Amino acid sequence: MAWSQARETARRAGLRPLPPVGLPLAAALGHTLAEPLTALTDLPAFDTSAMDGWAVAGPGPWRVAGRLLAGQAAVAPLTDGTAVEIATGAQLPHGATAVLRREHGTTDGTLLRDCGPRPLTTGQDVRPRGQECRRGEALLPGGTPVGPAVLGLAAASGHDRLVVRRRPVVELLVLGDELLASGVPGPGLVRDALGPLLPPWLRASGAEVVEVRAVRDDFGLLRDALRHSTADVVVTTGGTAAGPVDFLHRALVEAGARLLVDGVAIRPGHPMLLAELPSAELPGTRHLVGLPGNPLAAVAGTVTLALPLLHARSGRSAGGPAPAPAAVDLPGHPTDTRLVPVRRTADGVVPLAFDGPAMLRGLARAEALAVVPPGGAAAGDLVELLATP
Ligand SMILES: Nc1nc2c(c(=O)[nH]1)N[C@H]1C(S)=C(S)[C@@H](COP(=O)(O)OP(=O)(O)OC[C@H]3O[C@@H](n4cnc5c(N)ncnc54)[C@H](O)[C@@H]3O)O[C@H]1N2
Ligand code: MOO
Repeated sequence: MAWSQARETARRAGLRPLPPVGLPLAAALGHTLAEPLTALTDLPAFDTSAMDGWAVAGPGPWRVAGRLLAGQAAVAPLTDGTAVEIATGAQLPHGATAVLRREHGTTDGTLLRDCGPRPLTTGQDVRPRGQECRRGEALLPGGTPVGPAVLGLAAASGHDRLVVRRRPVVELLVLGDELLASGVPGPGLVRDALGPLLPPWLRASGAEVVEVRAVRDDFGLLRDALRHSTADVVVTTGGTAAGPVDFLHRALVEAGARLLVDGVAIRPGHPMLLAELPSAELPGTRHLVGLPGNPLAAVAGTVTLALPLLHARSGRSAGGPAPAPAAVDLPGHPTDTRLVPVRRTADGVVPLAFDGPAMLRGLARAEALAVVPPGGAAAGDLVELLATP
């Protein structure tokens, strides 16, 4: 299957967004808004002083009486020719026409004069009520991922809880007898690189990774792991090819799965696959993403199949493509798309060394994966960039 078709197939497979749930702000981090975030108040909610100084009414000089600090409700209105000392963030009293900054005013007894570089204008250094939004206004659309800035905006606009989608539950099965969970690799043994790499990336992409499990190269163990999993998405690594102990295809058949993608015209990662798993409730709501074992190939499978599926299930709106020019020629595969770790320079993106399917050295320095179409891209051509873990 062509690479773009595989990505689209994964996205479509996930177009059954999970149900909405209401969560306290802190717990909503990493989820996706299930509905637009609307302002529960005007922002600012009151005319606010943007500077420390004096709230003044009409033209100066002004007679100063009293002080207003942030957090105090302004009560007495100002009449022309009067002022009140005011702090940044304090509510402006009725009748105030501007704020004179502390460094622009001189007082002589109780009389305040403007000694600023330019005459004070009406509304100067005032943040008027509703400048940022009006109560009821939609601040963010549904489908927005909840990051720290969204939490801040939600709090600022009056929310204690957010309505988000339940996160897709993911179980990661790491296949391979040769894999070590700790220590220095030795003869015939390699460290599991994907157990550490994938869960934080999948979590950042909206998933709730509930389990990371090493599964030995044993057909029965793999089949039973697939049969008994209740996860929305099972992600496996390794076992996708046709080696003597690559049991994934056979285990999927035995588990009653239906292949949606079985091999993609992409380098690295072409043996990646996507299958629909049987579901007791609604068909089409459980999936398996089979990532190839070579680490960079697994990363290619993640961006091609796992992330589009997880984003769709979380109801996340797909970001548009983010193209950048190639600074140099990016050689292509004759028939397949290539994903190449790149860094940005002033002239465009440059490929990084150590980009072999079994390597992570290029990826760990990369700022993006460039999508190089079959046949390659010439210097100056725009190439699509995908986010790296
Ligand atoms: N005869 C053929 N052999 C292979 C083909 C092919 O077309 N014909 N395709 C190659 C390609 S391309 C890939 S990619 C791999 C995919 O293999 P599997 O998904 O079955 O993965 P394994 O055989 O289990 O492992 C491959 C490789 O990756 C290492 N590995 C596995 N898991 C991890 C991990 N968690 N961390 C680090 N490294 C891991 C494993 O030790 C192997 O070296 O098949 C090719 N073969
Ligand atoms: O597609 Mo494999 O991923 O080249 O190693």
